[in-house]
Amino acid sequence: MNDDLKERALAYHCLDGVPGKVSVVPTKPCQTASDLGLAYTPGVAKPVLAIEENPEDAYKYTSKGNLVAVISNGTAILGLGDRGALASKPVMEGKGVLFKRFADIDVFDIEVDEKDPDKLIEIVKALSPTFGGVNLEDIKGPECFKVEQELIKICPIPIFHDDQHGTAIIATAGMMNACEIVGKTLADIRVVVNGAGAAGISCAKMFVAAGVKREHIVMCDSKGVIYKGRAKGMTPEKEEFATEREVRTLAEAMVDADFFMGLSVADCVTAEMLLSMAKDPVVFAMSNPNPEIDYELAVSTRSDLIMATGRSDYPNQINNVLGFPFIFRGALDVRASRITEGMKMAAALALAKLAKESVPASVEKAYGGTKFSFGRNYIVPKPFDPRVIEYEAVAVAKAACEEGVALHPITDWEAYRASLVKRMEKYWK
Ligand SMILES: O=C([O-])CC(=O)C(=O)O
Ligand SMILES: [Mg+2]
Repeated sequence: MNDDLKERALAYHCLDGVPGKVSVVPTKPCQTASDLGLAYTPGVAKPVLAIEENPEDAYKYTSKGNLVAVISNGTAILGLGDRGALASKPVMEGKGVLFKRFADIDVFDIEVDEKDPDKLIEIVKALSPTFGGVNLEDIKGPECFKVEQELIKICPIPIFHDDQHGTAIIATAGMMNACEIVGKTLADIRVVVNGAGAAGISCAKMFVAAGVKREHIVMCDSKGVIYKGRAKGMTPEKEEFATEREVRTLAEAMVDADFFMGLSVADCVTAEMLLSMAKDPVVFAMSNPNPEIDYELAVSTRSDLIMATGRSDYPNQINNVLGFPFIFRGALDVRASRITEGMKMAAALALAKLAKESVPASVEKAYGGTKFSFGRNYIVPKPFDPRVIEYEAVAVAKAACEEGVALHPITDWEAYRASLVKRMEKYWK
């Protein structure tokens, strides 16, 4: 099976002798000497001077406004760890494919051979005039926190670390719906977050923003529970979630927990731990490709379980593909100067809402005829649901306008929604 996947994946990446997954396509005619004189010298000097005089014109005369940089230094590629900048390129090209396919956004993927966060910040800042937004990807913690925070301060365009916020947004949507299904409220649930890397910290923060009580969260890292007064392996981010409780191991933390969020390693959760959780437990086991507890083992251990993974071959896939294309679509369309907490929450709420709508036949067809309806095995929408952009991009754009970060606010939301449907038509044929 794995060998088969390796063969198919490598063949896909050089299909028909074409290396890689993306290419650059001109959008203007270039067939004649006259076209050449406009696209290139001497004509091109005119938009140069126009942009020098009025930088806003870059959004009119160049592709800046629909172009996102997907930038990685390869230090935390998927669950594969630090494999170097060059080896991250297939993932970054893949993100480019998804930006285009799901939100009609163009991407330059940029793999930067630089691990020093200060130098990486300088490099991204220097590159930023080219782009309407920057999606940071697969940069390891804790450096990723500083890189994103500094860039947000110094760049006038949206900067978004996908692995932190993308994962958190989709997981929050899933958490809200899973809790609704089992009749629990976010303010009451006890949560275990296993993994204190970029995604773990960001999920915990967003759970709190969604209504989970901070004191109801126990966070663990490879050294066990993160508790107040722990000396080893602490960071300011971990300190924020250090528990006052006496629990010290993952197994102790799991007793009576309602919700487990795994962003850690395969097979660290046992059947016994699952059995010790509260009634109707929710387990998001996101370690890829092998979750914190094997799917079959988990569902055969507890029939009252709601289980989600990062994988596409089981129900309830929690993956950031449901986030970044649509969040940037909304942000770019209102020319948001940044991506705010309100925009992230709007994205999560939009996804949670869409999962409750009945699912069109086209979506079921894309998933081999599987029937989906809101419930234990369908808590978040599918990426191949053409309505995701209508729900999520519109919600994000609206939130940007409400929060005052939109340089070009939209007023006619129905027209905007319709324009998105039209824009995406070519991809859904
Ligand atoms: O690429 C994915 O499927 C999700 C992701 O960002 C990661 O694992 O780093
Ligand atoms: Mg990633």
